[in-house]
Amino acid sequence: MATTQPNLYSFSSTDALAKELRPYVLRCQNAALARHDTFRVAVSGGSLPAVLAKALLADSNGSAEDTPQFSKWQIFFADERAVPLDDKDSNYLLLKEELLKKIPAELGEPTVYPIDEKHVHDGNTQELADVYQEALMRSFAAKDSVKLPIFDLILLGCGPDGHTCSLFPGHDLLREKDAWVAAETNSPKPPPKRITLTLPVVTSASHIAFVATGAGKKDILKSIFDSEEGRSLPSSLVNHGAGNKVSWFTDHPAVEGVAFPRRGSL
Ligand SMILES: O=C1O[C@H](COP(=O)(O)O)[C@@H](O)[C@H](O)[C@H]1O
Repeated sequence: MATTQPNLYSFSSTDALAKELRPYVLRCQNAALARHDTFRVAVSGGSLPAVLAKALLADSNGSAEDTPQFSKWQIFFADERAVPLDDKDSNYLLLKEELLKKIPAELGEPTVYPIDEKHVHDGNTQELADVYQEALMRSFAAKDSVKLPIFDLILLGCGPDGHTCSLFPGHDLLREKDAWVAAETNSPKPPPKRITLTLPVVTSASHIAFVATGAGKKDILKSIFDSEEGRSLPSSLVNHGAGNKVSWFTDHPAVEGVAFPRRGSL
């Protein structure tokens, strides 16, 4: 368990949030490029890709620090639904529509790691997870030599039930210690079959950012930040496991009534 607290930021609108998310992501990018010349990031589906696109596709101030170097990005999925890549429920399709296909050529093209559709078609969700884990191992070095992959940044959402990635409240997967990627075959939120990064992978990342907006999130955020009962929610487990490596980007309606101290600026 981390001994430090997560950072909770709140902004007046999604536009204002995106304006601050951009320098945060680019600071993570620049630090990663200085360390190993690659930026390895995992992204979620849901409401995240639209906000991320707003942040990253905004005009640059022209400096190197404020420029996404997409050709050095390796983009993985924090979770993915076991559906074809052109299915409306695919997190890959969502990211492609919101961000990937809108990236101007001069910013370069990221390397994207979608799931292997073959195992969607044969219905084997465990195999889908195993094959995705192998892709991670190839990128992060052999699993024997690396106990856990260390993403430079993981971008998460938080569902109204407190789920994050495809880690749902009360599920056995929350106790997974060894696998990097796990299969969920009975998700309470459709579609039922999914794969997800596991908690140890999420909390090992160098930086973890949640994006949660709208009044529909205020009850769960109060539970996560202010209550004892909320401590076992998947999103809370990320907070407790990773402490101040975690930053929450919210808007005012999402944190209305939350007592946990907010930070004014990054
Ligand atoms: O099902 C999912 O939901 C979560 C939360 O989505 P949001 O729309 O409430 O932000 C998302 O982070 C995850 O990637 C997705 O598969």
